[in-house]
Amino acid sequence: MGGACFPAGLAQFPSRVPALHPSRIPSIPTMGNVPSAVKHCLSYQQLLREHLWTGDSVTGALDPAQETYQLLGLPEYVKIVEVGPRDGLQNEKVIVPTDIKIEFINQLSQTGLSVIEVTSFVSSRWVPQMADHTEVLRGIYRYPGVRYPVLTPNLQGFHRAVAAGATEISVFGAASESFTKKNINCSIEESMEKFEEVVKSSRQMNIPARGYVSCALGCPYEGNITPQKVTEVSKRLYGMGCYEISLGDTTGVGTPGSMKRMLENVMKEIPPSALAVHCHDTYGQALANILMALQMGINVVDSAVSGLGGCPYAKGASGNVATEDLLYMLNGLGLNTGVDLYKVMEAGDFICKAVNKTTNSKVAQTSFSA
Ligand SMILES: CC(C)(COP(=O)([O-])OP(=O)([O-])OC[C@H]1O[C@@H](n2cnc3c(N)ncnc32)[C@H](O)[C@@H]1OP(=O)([O-])[O-])[C@@H](O)C(=O)NCCC(=O)NCCSC(=O)C[C@@](C)(O)CC(=O)[O-]
Repeated sequence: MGGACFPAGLAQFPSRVPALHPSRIPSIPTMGNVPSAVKHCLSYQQLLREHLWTGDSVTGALDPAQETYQLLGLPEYVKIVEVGPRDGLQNEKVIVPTDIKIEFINQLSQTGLSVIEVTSFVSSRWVPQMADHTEVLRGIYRYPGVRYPVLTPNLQGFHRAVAAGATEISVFGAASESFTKKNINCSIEESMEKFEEVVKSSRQMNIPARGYVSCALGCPYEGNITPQKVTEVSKRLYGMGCYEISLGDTTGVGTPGSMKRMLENVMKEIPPSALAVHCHDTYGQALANILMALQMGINVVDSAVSGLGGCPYAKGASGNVATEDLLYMLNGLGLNTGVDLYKVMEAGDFICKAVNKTTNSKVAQTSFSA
């Protein structure tokens, strides 16, 4: 892949690399305040690789990461739901060619990710970028062990998705009346009726359904949203048969405090094992919010490679938390994801070049600027 500053075939990470004792970390000759290793990309990648699994290098413990997750009450395994091809691209003004989308998804499929949300069966008048949903879903190579959900707002979308070969779907509601109206042109109550039909049909066909609740920490039109409203909508979706509820901080306004209050309320009705968080990073709070959710027992996190994304009906919202940055944090905590950070960075580099964008991932920026 052209331009990535590490070779495409760079050896895959082992699932856990033992931490180096600080006394064994080689001293790095510096040029000004820039390590000279940074001048040589591969060396820098090696440096980064060691650092990732070093965890708390101050204590010098042999496997400090393991202790870290136990101390913080974190889950051992975190499932990442990659939403880059859908949420990441849906807001792009220039239509991304279908073959680029397919190549992007195929690359992501080889990173160890187990869930990749590929497209939306919505109206092309509303979201033109997703108009090639059928071609994308039919065109990707389906890797064993990877699931490829798609968004379906109503029965029409569901039937089209099934005809295109969908094996998992998501319905997407919100805890805000105004956002629901802007996003899917109906009230919350009407949306629930449509979702009931979709989820009922999906159950009959043994197609798992996931449910989104947007505006879980605030709405671009109404501002504050109460945790009680988020719980009410989540409970409806869970009750109708959605196996997992993804709580979306659509505009990224949340903080660890509001995340905690919202989750405490939702967890009165839904077990943490059936919840996921979906954090946009508008105010730079996404990783902190995710860490709070993990500490509260959630172990499913949505993210988008390169921090792409945003909802066309949530003006001002920036991209999702970058998958690369999320992985960097989870690796540092010693949490297992099964995902190869380097390969994700390669896929991010590919799509950023294809859509002529600079990555929003701090980890990728640091690595590629070397
Ligand atoms: C939901 C609709 C379709 C309702 O749109 P509508 O205009 O109310 O639909 P309608 O039932 O009145 O039908 C009007 C026309 O739309 C067609 N239509 C009806 N349904 C479909 C369909 N499924 N696919 C294709 N076409 C459809 C239908 O056939 C008809 O066509 P016509 O007869 O005029 O030629 C529309 O509002 C829509 O497509 N909205 C797009 C919503 C969207 O994709 N938003 C972004 C995703 S949500 C998100 O990003 C947030 C999330 C999930 O990431 C979490 C977070 O961050 O918070």
